[in-house]
Amino acid sequence: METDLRLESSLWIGNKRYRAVLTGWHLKWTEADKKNGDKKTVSVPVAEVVGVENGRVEILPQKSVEDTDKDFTVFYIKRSRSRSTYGLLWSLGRTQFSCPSRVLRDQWTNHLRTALKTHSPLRPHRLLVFINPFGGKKKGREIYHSLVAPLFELAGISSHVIVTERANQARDHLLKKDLTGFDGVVCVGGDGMFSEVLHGLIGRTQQEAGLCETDPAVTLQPCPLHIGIIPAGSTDCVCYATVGVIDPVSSALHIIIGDSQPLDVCSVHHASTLVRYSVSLVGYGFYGDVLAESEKHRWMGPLRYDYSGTVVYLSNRSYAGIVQYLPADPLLSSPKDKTRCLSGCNVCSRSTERLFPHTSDSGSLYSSHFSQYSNDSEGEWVSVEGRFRCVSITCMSSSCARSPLGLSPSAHLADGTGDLILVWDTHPLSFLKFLYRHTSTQDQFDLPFVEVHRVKAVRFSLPDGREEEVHEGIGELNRAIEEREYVDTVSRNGSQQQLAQSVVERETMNEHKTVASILCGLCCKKTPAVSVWNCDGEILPFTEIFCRIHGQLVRLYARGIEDGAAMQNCSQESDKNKSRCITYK
Ligand SMILES: Nc1ncnc2c1ncn2[C@@H]1O[C@H](COP(=O)(O)OP(=O)(O)OP(=O)(O)O)[C@@H](O)[C@H]1O
Ligand SMILES: CCCCCCCCCCCCC/C=C/[C@@H](O)[C@H](CO)NC(=O)CCCCC
Ligand SMILES: [Ca+2]
Repeated sequence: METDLRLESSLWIGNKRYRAVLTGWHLKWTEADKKNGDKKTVSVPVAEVVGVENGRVEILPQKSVEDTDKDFTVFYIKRSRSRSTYGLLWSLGRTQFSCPSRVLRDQWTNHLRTALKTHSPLRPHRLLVFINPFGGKKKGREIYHSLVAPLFELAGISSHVIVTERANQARDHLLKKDLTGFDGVVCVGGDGMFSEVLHGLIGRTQQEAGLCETDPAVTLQPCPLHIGIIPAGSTDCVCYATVGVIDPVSSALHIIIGDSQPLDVCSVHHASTLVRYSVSLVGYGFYGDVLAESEKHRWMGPLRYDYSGTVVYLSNRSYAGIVQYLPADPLLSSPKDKTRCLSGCNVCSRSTERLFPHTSDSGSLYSSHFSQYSNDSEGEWVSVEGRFRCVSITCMSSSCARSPLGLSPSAHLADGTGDLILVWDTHPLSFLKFLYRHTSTQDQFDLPFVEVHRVKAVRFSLPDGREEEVHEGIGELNRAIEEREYVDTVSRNGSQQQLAQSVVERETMNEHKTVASILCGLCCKKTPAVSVWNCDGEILPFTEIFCRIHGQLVRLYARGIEDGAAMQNCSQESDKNKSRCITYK
């Protein structure tokens, strides 16, 4: 394979001569006419070549083509360090080569295009794109048309674009419409938009597999279509944790070269109905109250979380609850092992073996998925009860702009487990220390009132099952009315007159109850007995829930966070004497 694709010749970049070599896996060009010492070599893996065009071509910011017959342009992935994040920024590298003859030029473009074909089965050719025009700073359409569409066109990708007119349009489309011919789905928006596509694809895949999502014990079928995220939201936490940067061009390039990053998904059930799926955070207490409070201030945009975070922090609330969890195998990994889930993570690749052991007949690739949840390997449930500041379950680190290392810095994207973080009730200043450590690299788990467990499933319930009570206040009121009614019943044997009296009183009390419940709901002075669940930025309508992690249920066009540090000792344009360049994958 490699031999017949080999091509070597002199090529010119501007007025400098280079020695260029194409093998099956790399395109390299080295400055000729220079002493060995300071030869500049650029080496690009063929897997990272985005496109080859005849002539001298520009793509971004505007497309321009100078069609000559001795020139050709190669577009490829160029990495650079980003100031604010761990991940590496990807941009479109472009080199315009000149040949001595048209024949040689055609030879180069044909060889390069043939080499690209060896990678094309992994690359998408047709994508379904949903744009949320209202997410984040309302720039979704502009971002797609000015930055992403030109790259898709260069890479020969055709896309069907839908600008959504209402919430849940993307989810409904994926549940109902014909999806044949699409290699993947792209959402241009934030976490909420991603969540819509996630729910649509998971629901559709189970429909087509004849599986029932509402059964908490069902083993869900992994989704065949990949999901691409073009970040255009407020938190963009999923994009941040899977790509490492919030940048539309980087995300578009990961989609174009067909990167594939499996992702764990947490299903949330109440009784025996499916409530929602989560990939980032299922949070009760602080994170739930912050989200509930922020819903009243949506007009603030992203700032609503900072304002609400402060208000909720100052309200100093804690909640009683019973948490039961099913620990994952502690020998595989632990939330405190200081590992980081990065591109090529071996904890995740090892769990791929565990989740999808290579069965003999590859046709039933996913049938082995059932083995993962066979009850005998379930293990022992652990139960804890008490008052908590917050209870969080996160399938991934949930790193985002607010918290560079995330809620659980050593969580893994695709290891089939989630991390359960229990923050017991504690002094307000200690809780502030816990929160503050999220904004730096200090260990937020190294506090006496914090415990974290790697789990496969979690159940949350209220002590003595007070599921329906919304606020303590109402509870007391209810009790008063019940007692009153009790008193009434007792007095019922009294005179008719008394009975009539008590009926009138009860009516009044009921009115009070309604009024009080409204007041209490609006701005209850007393701390409410229950909080709400924040599920990837959505508030759940239930308090008692059952969560379960489904390993690698979906795939993203990403490769995990590339370790920027590895980039240190070499750049794409390698420096003197360091011709070797780090290639990922
Ligand atoms: N055309 C639309 N009109 C109104 N709402 C929409 C529309 N399209 C999508 N939505 C809903 O808007 C919500 C927010 O969108 P999105 O997540 O893209 O932005 P965001 O909330 O600002 O970002 P993040 O979720 O990262 O904080 C989503 O839950 C989505 O369901
Ligand atoms: C004194 C300094 C204190 C600073 C507070 C530090 C704590 C930051 C942790 C942030 C973790 C966010 C997890 C991401 C959740 C997203 O799926 C979700 C949807 O976009 N965002 C929120 O619910 C938004 C929820 C935002 C909560 C703050
Ligand atoms: Ca995980």
